Order: sequence, then structure tokens, then C-alpha cells
Amino acid sequence: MLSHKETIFALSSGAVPAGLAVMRISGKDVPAVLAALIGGLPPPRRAALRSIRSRNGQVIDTGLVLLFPAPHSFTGENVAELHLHGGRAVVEAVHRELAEFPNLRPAAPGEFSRRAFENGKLDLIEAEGLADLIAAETEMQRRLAVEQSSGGLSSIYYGWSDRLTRARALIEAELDFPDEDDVPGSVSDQVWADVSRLIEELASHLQQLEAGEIIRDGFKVVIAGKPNAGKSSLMNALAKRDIAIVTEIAGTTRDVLQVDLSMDGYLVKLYDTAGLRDTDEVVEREGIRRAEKIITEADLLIFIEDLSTDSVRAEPPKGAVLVGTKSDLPRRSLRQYDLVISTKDGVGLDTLRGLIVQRLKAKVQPQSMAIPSRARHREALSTSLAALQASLIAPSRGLDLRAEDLRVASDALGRVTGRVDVENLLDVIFGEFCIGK
Ligand SMILES: Nc1nc2c(c(=O)[nH]1)N(C=O)[C@@H](CNc1ccc(C(=O)N[C@@H](CCC(=O)O)C(=O)O)cc1)CN2
Ligand SMILES: Nc1nc2c(ncn2[C@@H]2O[C@H](COP(=O)(O)OP(=O)(O)OP(=O)(O)O)[C@@H](O)[C@H]2O)c(=O)[nH]1
Ligand SMILES: [Mg+2]
Repeated sequence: MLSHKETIFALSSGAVPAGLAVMRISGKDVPAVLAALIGGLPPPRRAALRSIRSRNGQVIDTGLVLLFPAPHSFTGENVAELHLHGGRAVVEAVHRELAEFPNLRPAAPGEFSRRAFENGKLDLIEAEGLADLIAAETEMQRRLAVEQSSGGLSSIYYGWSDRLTRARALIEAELDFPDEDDVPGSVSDQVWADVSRLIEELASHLQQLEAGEIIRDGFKVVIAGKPNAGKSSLMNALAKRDIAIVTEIAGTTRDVLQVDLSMDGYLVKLYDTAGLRDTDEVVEREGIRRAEKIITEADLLIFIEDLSTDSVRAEPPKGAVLVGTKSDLPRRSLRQYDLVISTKDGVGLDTLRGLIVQRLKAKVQPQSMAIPSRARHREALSTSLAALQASLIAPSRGLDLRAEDLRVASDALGRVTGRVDVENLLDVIFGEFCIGK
């Protein structure tokens, strides 16, 4: 167990004033701090009502105090929690009192979790999951984060890591002791058969990454079309808020505007863009350049057309949903639309919401929430997959080169959870085989 020199503290609850404020303290000086503040130690892991006193004996506040002696705490260190009344002056007085202790200092962001990681209480996936859980704003983000923070995703990687470790151990054994009776010749075949099963599992796991990213980062829906089509009016209607400026002047919107929506528990990132047209106006042209950029990043493009005008119709990009708007006005367009709406009287808006959710779910159908969701996961998992695939190509290269591929795959997988170990390779070799005699 790592023993950090300094004891750290922070307000772990939200903004004051509030009903309660939780001050968390972690490190070896926790018992001394509690002795000074409340005159002794509360029973471990039980809430105790105590008065918290400053050095001069004045009561600062009376609240519930919790002590989690090391190593059975969130960080693995001694942890105390002071459940205070959530007033600004209360929190400030306790903060001041804590800072007076010679070995105490305010915690840096994420430092409690970092110590938990260093003490083996959390792996990297769980730590990321915890950060995502705190940031989660939609139900699906919460479910994804819970699965990651509570070890559901990690356990898949540990399972794969164990199988890889076993495979490597068997190959190493074959390399070192080719004539051993205890290592049958068919062992190698079993190893490569399991490696190819691993490849399939890893590849199908990686295919879920897009779903994970969409759940975590949001489904990007971009509204595009010609100037004055009614794009900003649609953005405001879907957001039910007056976000974008709407005027009858073509070329009103220049910047890309964005709003977060929650649809069916999913985060939808809705973008409003400058109307697309040829123009010499510098600001508008920059707006159009930005619009074109975000269009290429869209998960779903809603191409808006004013069905009441008879101007030249633009060709919507492939895959876009073609929406005719201003259906409250006389129709001049003969175009076949995917959907007809009016933001003025609300016609078709629910259908459009349904269509967005349907397109979203076509991309995101998680059978389980134990799926990757970050670029970091993608990098490490694809490196591992590529090395596993390499190990199966050209067996004639020899066992030692193929064993090296497995080592690379193993290391990459270890980086996902942050637990790269070679110790258990030795354990498997010497634990399961009677090679050494
Ligand atoms: N008051 C309070 N509520 C909280 C937290 C907290 O730190 N304090 N948490 C903070 O994120 C979350 C709960 N997570 C926790 C995770 C581990 C331990 C803990 O004491 N673990 C020990 C003992 C385990 C056990 O008794 O089963 C350990 O792992 O050894 C505590 C809270 C959410 N709610
Ligand atoms: N009758 C009617 N008018 C609409 C509707 N939607 C938008 N408008 C009007 O059309 C004009 C342009 O609307 P905007 O939402 O600003 O259009 P835009 O596509 O964002 O335009 P730019 O930002 O200039 O590209 C405004 O005068 C709106 O009031 C609708 O459904 N019915
Ligand atoms: Mg606009």
C-alpha cells in the first residue's frame, strides 16, 4: 500500500449553500485530525454525531462524522468524512481549520480517485467510469458509466488477459521445454484456436465502440439547408427554447449553434448552421465553411427546405433526411420529402423527434452496457487486436516471433485497465505445469 506523505482534503459535495456539505479527508493524519477536531475517533464506518471545534475550543458546527480506517476506504488510505451544514461560513471555517494542520493540503482535482487507483481500489476503466458517472446527464450515459465504474467492463478485459496469459505461458513452455512429456504437442493447436476465438470476441467488442461513443459523447444531429429555409426555427422548436436568432433575412445564422437534448434517455447534440449558398460576404462565407465542416461530422443530417418557395432545389447529401418546412404556407415545391413540418404550428415535430430517435437506435443497440466508449479504449484495443491477428499470420515465422506478438497484445490489453502484469505469467507457468521438477 502506497503511503502518501500528505493528507488531502476537499469539499466533496456540491456548491454551497446547500442542506449539507461533505468534507472528505484522506491520508495517514486522519486520526490525528479527528482527535483535534472532535476530541477522539468515532467507531469505524459508523455515523457519529459530533461537535467540530476549532483550536480555541469554539464549536464550528455539529454534524455526522465517518471514519474509514485504511485500507477499507474509497482511497485505501484512512478516510474521514465530515457531514456539515452546507453554509458558506461553516465550510470556510472547517476548511481553514484543516489547512492549519502542518501535513494537510487541499486535494487536486481527481486526487482521491488517483490515490484509489494507486492503491489498487480502482482500475483505469473504473476511474474513467466514475468521472463519466459524475458528468452523466442522460439515463443512458448513467447506465454506461455505472457499468464501467463498477467493474463490469473491466471484468471482460481481465478475462481476456487471463486467457492471453495462459496462451503465452503455454507457448513459452513449448519454447523452453519442447521435449517435456508434461507439455503435449497438441497444446500449441489449442492455444492458437483460443487466440482466434479471442480475435473474434475482441473484434465484435470493438464494433460496439461507436455505440459507446454515441452514448457517452452524444448523437450529432446537424440541421442544414439553404438560407432562410427555417433551420434556426427548427432548432428552437426542438429545443423548446429561444436559442438561435430567427429573422426573415437570408443569412441570419453564421456561427454553428449547438444545444444538448435528451431523447429517450440518450444525449442528442443538435447543431444549427449557416444557410448554404455562394456568397462573397466574408463573415457569411466563414459561417458556411464551418457549416460544411460540422456536416461532415454529423451522425444524422437533417436537410431543410422551404416548401413554400419555388427557388432552385439543392441536392441533399446522401443519407440526409430531407425535410420540407413551412407546411402552414401554400406549397410550391413538387419535391418528395421524407417528412413535412411546420415550426409555426408544430406539425410534424413529434414525427421528426421519433425519426431522430429511430436513426439513433439503429446505430446504438447495445446488448449490454459493458462496451468501450473512449478513444483511449479504441487505441489500446485495436493495438491488441492487430497483434493477435499478426500472431496467426505466417506460422512459419517461428514460435518465438509469434510469442512476441502475444506479448504485445497482452501489454496493450493491460493498458486498458492500467494493470500490466508479468507476475501472473510466471504463476501460470510454474503453477499449472510441473516443468521445473
Ligand atoms: N458518504 C459517501 N457516499 C458515497 C461515497 C463516499 O465516498 N462517501 N462514494 C465515493 O465514491 C460512493 C460510494 N463508493 C464507495 C466505494 C468504496 C468505499 C469503501 O469504503 N470501500 C472499502 C470498504 C468496502 C466494503 O466495506 O465493502 C474498500 O474498498 O475497502 C466507500 C464508498 C458514493 N457514495
Ligand atoms: N410560416 C412559417 N414561417 C417560418 C417557419 N419556419 C421559419 N419560418 C420563417 O422563415 C424565416 C427564416 O427562418 P429561420 O429559422 O431564421 O431560417 P434559417 O434557415 O435559420 O435562415 P438562415 O439562418 O438565414 O440560414 C423567418 O421569418 C421565420 O419566421 C414555418 O414553419 N412557417
Ligand atoms: Mg438560421
